[in-house]
Amino acid sequence: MTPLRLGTRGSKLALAQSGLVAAAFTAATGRPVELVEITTAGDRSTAPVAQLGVGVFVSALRDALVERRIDVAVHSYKDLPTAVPAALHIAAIPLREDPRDALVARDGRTLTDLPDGALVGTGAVRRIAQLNALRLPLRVTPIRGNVDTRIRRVLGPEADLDAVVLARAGIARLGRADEITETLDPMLMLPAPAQGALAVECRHDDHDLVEELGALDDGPTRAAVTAERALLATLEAGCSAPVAAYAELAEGDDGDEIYLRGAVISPDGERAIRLSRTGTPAAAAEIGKALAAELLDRGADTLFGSKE
Ligand SMILES: NCc1[nH]cc(CCC(=O)O)c1CC(=O)O
Repeated sequence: MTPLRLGTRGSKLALAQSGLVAAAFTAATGRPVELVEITTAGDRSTAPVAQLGVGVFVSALRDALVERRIDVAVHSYKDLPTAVPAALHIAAIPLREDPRDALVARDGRTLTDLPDGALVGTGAVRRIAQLNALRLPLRVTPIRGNVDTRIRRVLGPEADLDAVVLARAGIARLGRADEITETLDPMLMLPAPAQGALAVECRHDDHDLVEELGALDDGPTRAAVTAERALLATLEAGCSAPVAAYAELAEGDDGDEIYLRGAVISPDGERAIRLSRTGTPAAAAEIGKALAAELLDRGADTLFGSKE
Protein backbone atom coordinates (compact mmCIF):
# COMPACT_ATOMS: atom_id res chain seq x y z
CA MET A 1 0.00 0.00 0.00
CA THR A 2 1.39 3.46 -0.84
CA PRO A 3 2.07 5.32 2.38
CA LEU A 4 0.02 8.40 3.23
CA ARG A 5 2.28 11.49 3.06
CA LEU A 6 1.59 13.46 6.23
CA GLY A 7 3.04 16.97 6.31
CA THR A 8 4.19 18.38 9.62
CA ARG A 9 6.23 21.21 11.03
CA GLY A 10 9.54 20.04 12.45
CA SER A 11 9.07 21.29 16.02
CA LYS A 12 8.98 18.68 18.76
CA LEU A 13 5.34 19.51 19.50
CA ALA A 14 4.31 19.30 15.84
CA LEU A 15 6.10 15.97 15.46
CA ALA A 16 4.40 14.62 18.60
CA GLN A 17 1.00 15.70 17.30
CA SER A 18 1.62 14.32 13.82
CA GLY A 19 2.85 11.06 15.32
CA LEU A 20 -0.41 10.67 17.24
CA VAL A 21 -2.47 11.22 14.10
CA ALA A 22 -0.24 8.91 12.03
CA ALA A 23 -0.60 6.08 14.56
CA ALA A 24 -4.38 6.53 14.75
CA PHE A 25 -4.66 6.55 10.95
CA THR A 26 -2.63 3.36 10.54
CA ALA A 27 -4.61 1.70 13.33
CA ALA A 28 -7.91 2.63 11.64
CA THR A 29 -7.00 1.84 8.02
CA GLY A 30 -3.94 -0.43 8.05
CA ARG A 31 -2.20 2.02 5.71
CA PRO A 32 1.34 3.17 6.59
CA VAL A 33 2.14 6.87 7.03
CA GLU A 34 5.28 8.72 5.95
CA LEU A 35 6.02 11.99 7.82
CA VAL A 36 7.16 14.86 5.54
CA GLU A 37 8.76 17.79 7.38
CA ILE A 38 7.82 21.25 6.09
CA THR A 39 9.62 24.37 7.33
CA THR A 40 7.31 27.37 7.75
CA ALA A 41 8.05 31.09 7.82
CA GLY A 42 7.02 31.03 11.49
CA ASP A 43 9.77 28.53 12.32
CA ARG A 44 12.45 30.64 10.61
CA SER A 45 11.53 33.95 12.26
CA THR A 46 12.29 35.08 15.79
CA ALA A 47 9.85 38.03 15.67
CA PRO A 48 6.90 38.01 18.11
CA VAL A 49 4.10 35.88 16.67
CA ALA A 50 1.70 38.84 16.94
CA GLN A 51 3.86 40.71 14.40
CA LEU A 52 4.13 37.83 11.96
CA GLY A 53 0.41 37.86 11.25
CA VAL A 54 -2.31 35.33 10.64
CA GLY A 55 -1.50 31.78 9.76
CA VAL A 56 2.25 32.08 9.48
CA PHE A 57 2.75 28.51 10.70
CA VAL A 58 0.08 27.22 8.41
CA SER A 59 0.52 28.51 4.88
CA ALA A 60 3.59 26.41 4.02
CA LEU A 61 1.70 23.24 4.98
CA ARG A 62 -1.33 24.34 2.97
CA ASP A 63 0.82 25.14 -0.06
CA ALA A 64 2.31 21.64 0.14
CA LEU A 65 -1.19 20.14 0.22
CA VAL A 66 -2.46 22.14 -2.74
CA GLU A 67 0.71 21.33 -4.72
CA ARG A 68 0.22 17.62 -3.89
CA ARG A 69 3.59 17.25 -2.18
CA ILE A 70 1.69 15.86 0.82
CA ASP A 71 -1.76 14.24 1.24
CA VAL A 72 -2.66 15.43 4.70
CA ALA A 73 -1.54 18.12 7.14
CA VAL A 74 -1.88 18.21 10.92
CA HIS A 75 -2.25 21.63 12.54
CA SER A 76 -2.78 22.91 16.07
CA TYR A 77 -6.35 24.02 15.47
CA LYS A 78 -6.02 27.26 17.39
CA ASP A 79 -3.24 28.43 15.03
CA LEU A 80 -5.51 28.17 11.95
CA PRO A 81 -6.98 31.30 10.39
CA THR A 82 -10.79 31.12 10.51
CA ALA A 83 -11.14 30.80 6.72
CA VAL A 84 -10.43 27.38 5.16
CA PRO A 85 -9.17 27.62 1.53
CA ALA A 86 -11.78 26.30 -0.94
CA ALA A 87 -9.52 23.46 -2.15
CA LEU A 88 -9.01 22.12 1.39
CA HIS A 89 -11.16 20.38 3.97
CA ILE A 90 -10.76 19.66 7.69
CA ALA A 91 -11.61 15.98 7.50
CA ALA A 92 -11.05 15.13 11.15
CA ILE A 93 -10.91 16.81 14.55
CA PRO A 94 -9.63 14.09 16.91
CA LEU A 95 -10.51 13.90 20.61
CA ARG A 96 -8.89 16.94 22.16
CA GLU A 97 -6.51 17.20 25.07
CA ASP A 98 -7.41 19.18 28.15
CA PRO A 99 -7.91 22.68 26.65
CA ARG A 100 -7.03 24.64 29.79
CA ASP A 101 -3.96 26.81 30.29
CA ALA A 102 -1.32 25.77 32.79
CA LEU A 103 1.24 27.42 35.04
CA VAL A 104 4.78 26.15 35.37
CA ALA A 105 6.28 27.97 38.36
CA ARG A 106 9.44 27.60 40.39
CA ASP A 107 9.19 25.96 43.83
CA GLY A 108 5.86 24.34 42.90
CA ARG A 109 4.01 27.63 43.25
CA THR A 110 0.48 28.43 42.09
CA LEU A 111 -0.63 31.82 40.70
CA THR A 112 -1.90 33.06 44.05
CA ASP A 113 1.13 32.04 46.09
CA LEU A 114 3.76 33.54 43.80
CA PRO A 115 5.67 36.26 45.70
CA ASP A 116 4.88 39.96 45.19
CA GLY A 117 6.47 41.26 42.01
CA ALA A 118 7.02 37.78 40.56
CA LEU A 119 7.83 37.82 36.85
CA VAL A 120 5.39 35.73 34.80
CA GLY A 121 6.05 35.14 31.10
CA THR A 122 3.47 34.32 28.48
CA GLY A 123 3.08 34.74 24.76
CA ALA A 124 -0.53 35.47 23.90
CA VAL A 125 -2.38 38.78 24.36
CA ARG A 126 -5.33 36.73 25.59
CA ARG A 127 -3.25 35.38 28.49
CA ILE A 128 -1.54 38.69 29.25
CA ALA A 129 -4.94 40.42 29.38
CA GLN A 130 -6.48 37.80 31.68
CA LEU A 131 -3.44 37.72 33.97
CA ASN A 132 -3.63 41.51 34.28
CA ALA A 133 -7.38 41.27 34.96
CA LEU A 134 -6.70 39.09 38.03
CA ARG A 135 -5.17 42.07 39.84
CA LEU A 136 -2.47 39.93 41.43
CA PRO A 137 0.82 41.61 42.42
CA LEU A 138 2.61 40.05 39.43
CA ARG A 139 4.67 41.49 36.59
CA VAL A 140 3.53 40.01 33.28
CA THR A 141 6.05 39.88 30.46
CA PRO A 142 5.65 38.74 26.83
CA ILE A 143 7.83 35.78 25.75
CA ARG A 144 8.07 33.50 22.74
CA GLY A 145 9.77 30.31 21.69
CA ASN A 146 8.75 26.68 21.78
CA VAL A 147 7.40 24.93 24.85
CA ASP A 148 10.80 23.59 26.00
CA THR A 149 12.41 27.04 25.61
CA ARG A 150 9.69 28.67 27.69
CA ILE A 151 9.84 26.12 30.49
CA ARG A 152 13.64 26.43 30.57
CA ARG A 153 13.22 30.12 31.49
CA VAL A 154 11.64 28.97 34.77
CA LEU A 155 13.28 25.64 35.54
CA GLY A 156 16.56 25.86 33.59
CA PRO A 157 20.01 26.71 34.99
CA GLU A 158 19.75 30.29 33.69
CA ALA A 159 16.13 30.83 34.73
CA ASP A 160 15.02 34.48 34.54
CA LEU A 161 11.28 34.09 35.19
CA ASP A 162 9.26 32.94 38.22
CA ALA A 163 6.61 31.27 36.10
CA VAL A 164 5.23 30.82 32.59
CA VAL A 165 1.68 30.23 31.36
CA LEU A 166 1.26 27.80 28.46
CA ALA A 167 -1.39 25.56 26.94
CA ARG A 168 -1.65 22.43 29.06
CA ALA A 169 -2.10 20.35 25.88
CA GLY A 170 1.29 21.30 24.45
CA ILE A 171 3.11 20.48 27.69
CA ALA A 172 1.24 17.18 28.02
CA ARG A 173 1.98 16.12 24.43
CA LEU A 174 5.68 16.62 25.11
CA GLY A 175 5.38 14.31 28.13
CA ARG A 176 6.11 17.12 30.62
CA ALA A 177 2.72 17.39 32.37
CA ASP A 178 4.35 16.51 35.70
CA GLU A 179 6.13 19.89 35.62
CA ILE A 180 2.82 21.80 35.66
CA THR A 181 2.30 23.42 39.06
CA GLU A 182 -1.29 24.60 38.46
CA THR A 183 -3.89 23.91 35.78
CA LEU A 184 -5.73 27.20 35.54
CA ASP A 185 -9.47 27.24 36.17
CA PRO A 186 -11.32 28.68 33.13
CA MET A 187 -12.92 31.16 35.56
CA LEU A 188 -9.45 32.71 35.89
CA MET A 189 -8.06 31.98 32.44
CA LEU A 190 -10.49 31.11 29.66
CA PRO A 191 -8.66 29.16 26.92
CA ALA A 192 -8.19 30.21 23.29
CA PRO A 193 -10.82 29.01 20.82
CA ALA A 194 -9.92 25.39 19.82
CA GLN A 195 -6.98 25.16 22.21
CA GLY A 196 -5.86 21.56 22.67
CA ALA A 197 -7.53 20.41 19.43
CA LEU A 198 -5.89 19.23 16.21
CA ALA A 199 -7.13 19.88 12.67
CA VAL A 200 -6.46 17.09 10.16
CA GLU A 201 -6.68 18.66 6.74
CA CYS A 202 -6.64 17.22 3.21
CA ARG A 203 -7.69 18.24 -0.31
CA HIS A 204 -11.43 18.64 -0.72
CA ASP A 205 -11.52 16.48 -3.87
CA ASP A 206 -9.60 13.61 -2.26
CA HIS A 207 -12.89 11.84 -1.57
CA ASP A 208 -11.56 8.45 -0.45
CA LEU A 209 -9.15 10.09 1.97
CA VAL A 210 -11.84 12.41 3.37
CA GLU A 211 -13.84 9.27 4.11
CA GLU A 212 -10.90 7.40 5.68
CA LEU A 213 -9.89 10.35 7.85
CA GLY A 214 -13.46 10.51 9.15
CA ALA A 215 -12.53 7.57 11.39
CA LEU A 216 -10.31 9.92 13.42
CA ASP A 217 -13.05 12.50 14.03
CA ASP A 218 -14.47 12.95 17.53
CA GLY A 219 -18.05 14.28 17.44
CA PRO A 220 -18.11 16.08 20.81
CA THR A 221 -14.72 17.72 20.11
CA ARG A 222 -15.96 18.85 16.69
CA ALA A 223 -19.09 20.37 18.26
CA ALA A 224 -17.09 22.23 20.92
CA VAL A 225 -14.49 23.51 18.44
CA THR A 226 -17.21 24.54 15.98
CA ALA A 227 -18.89 26.69 18.63
CA GLU A 228 -15.62 28.28 19.78
CA ARG A 229 -14.40 28.99 16.26
CA ALA A 230 -17.77 30.39 15.13
CA LEU A 231 -17.46 32.87 17.98
CA LEU A 232 -13.96 33.85 16.88
CA ALA A 233 -14.91 34.13 13.19
CA THR A 234 -17.95 36.28 13.94
CA LEU A 235 -15.88 38.66 16.04
CA GLU A 236 -13.43 39.02 13.10
CA ALA A 237 -10.85 39.82 15.72
CA GLY A 238 -7.69 38.39 14.16
CA CYS A 239 -5.56 35.67 15.72
CA SER A 240 -3.71 37.94 18.12
CA ALA A 241 -6.78 39.56 19.68
CA PRO A 242 -7.57 38.95 23.35
CA VAL A 243 -10.48 36.60 22.61
CA ALA A 244 -11.18 33.50 24.69
CA ALA A 245 -13.82 30.83 24.14
CA TYR A 246 -14.45 27.47 25.76
CA ALA A 247 -17.30 25.05 25.02
CA GLU A 248 -18.08 22.20 27.37
CA LEU A 249 -20.47 19.37 26.60
CA ALA A 250 -22.68 18.04 29.35
CA GLU A 251 -25.57 15.62 29.45
CA GLY A 252 -28.78 17.54 30.03
CA ASP A 253 -32.31 16.24 30.67
CA ASP A 254 -33.10 16.28 26.94
CA GLY A 255 -29.75 14.98 25.66
CA ASP A 256 -26.39 16.64 25.27
CA GLU A 257 -25.96 20.34 25.82
CA ILE A 258 -23.17 22.75 24.92
CA TYR A 259 -22.16 25.36 27.48
CA LEU A 260 -20.12 28.01 25.67
CA ARG A 261 -18.27 30.76 27.50
CA GLY A 262 -16.70 33.68 25.68
CA ALA A 263 -14.61 36.61 26.83
CA VAL A 264 -12.94 39.66 25.35
CA ILE A 265 -10.48 41.46 27.61
CA SER A 266 -8.58 44.69 27.02
CA PRO A 267 -4.82 43.94 26.99
CA ASP A 268 -4.26 45.89 30.23
CA GLY A 269 -6.98 43.83 31.91
CA GLU A 270 -8.95 46.96 32.82
CA ARG A 271 -12.09 46.04 30.90
CA ALA A 272 -13.55 42.62 30.25
CA ILE A 273 -16.78 41.34 28.75
CA ARG A 274 -17.62 37.75 29.71
CA LEU A 275 -20.80 36.01 28.55
CA SER A 276 -22.08 32.47 28.15
CA ARG A 277 -24.76 30.65 26.23
CA THR A 278 -26.12 27.10 26.02
CA GLY A 279 -27.74 25.05 23.26
CA THR A 280 -27.64 21.70 21.47
CA PRO A 281 -24.47 20.33 19.83
CA ALA A 282 -26.28 20.36 16.46
CA ALA A 283 -26.56 24.16 16.80
CA ALA A 284 -22.88 24.62 17.75
CA ALA A 285 -22.11 27.19 15.04
CA GLU A 286 -25.25 29.21 15.78
CA ILE A 287 -24.42 29.29 19.50
CA GLY A 288 -20.96 30.67 18.73
CA LYS A 289 -22.32 33.29 16.34
CA ALA A 290 -25.04 34.36 18.75
CA LEU A 291 -22.60 34.68 21.65
CA ALA A 292 -20.23 36.73 19.48
CA ALA A 293 -23.12 39.01 18.48
CA GLU A 294 -23.93 39.55 22.16
CA LEU A 295 -20.28 40.31 22.92
CA LEU A 296 -20.25 42.86 20.07
CA ASP A 297 -23.50 44.39 21.40
CA ARG A 298 -21.72 44.97 24.68
CA GLY A 299 -18.81 46.72 22.94
CA ALA A 300 -16.33 43.85 22.46
CA ASP A 301 -14.86 45.48 19.33
CA THR A 302 -13.70 48.46 21.40
CA LEU A 303 -11.40 46.11 23.36
CA PHE A 304 -9.51 44.48 20.46
CA GLY A 305 -7.07 47.26 19.77
CA SER A 306 -5.78 47.27 16.21
CA LYS A 307 -6.87 44.44 13.91
CA GLU A 308 -4.36 42.18 12.18
N1 LIG B 1 0.52 29.28 19.68
C1 LIG B 1 1.45 28.21 19.78
C2 LIG B 1 0.79 26.93 20.15
N2 LIG B 1 -0.07 26.33 19.30
C3 LIG B 1 -0.57 25.21 19.93
C4 LIG B 1 0.00 25.14 21.20
C5 LIG B 1 -0.28 24.12 22.23
C6 LIG B 1 -1.20 23.00 21.87
C7 LIG B 1 -2.62 23.42 21.63
O1 LIG B 1 -3.12 24.43 22.15
O2 LIG B 1 -3.29 22.66 20.91
C8 LIG B 1 0.87 26.21 21.34
C9 LIG B 1 1.71 26.53 22.52
C10 LIG B 1 0.96 27.27 23.61
O3 LIG B 1 0.01 28.01 23.34
O4 LIG B 1 1.38 27.16 24.78
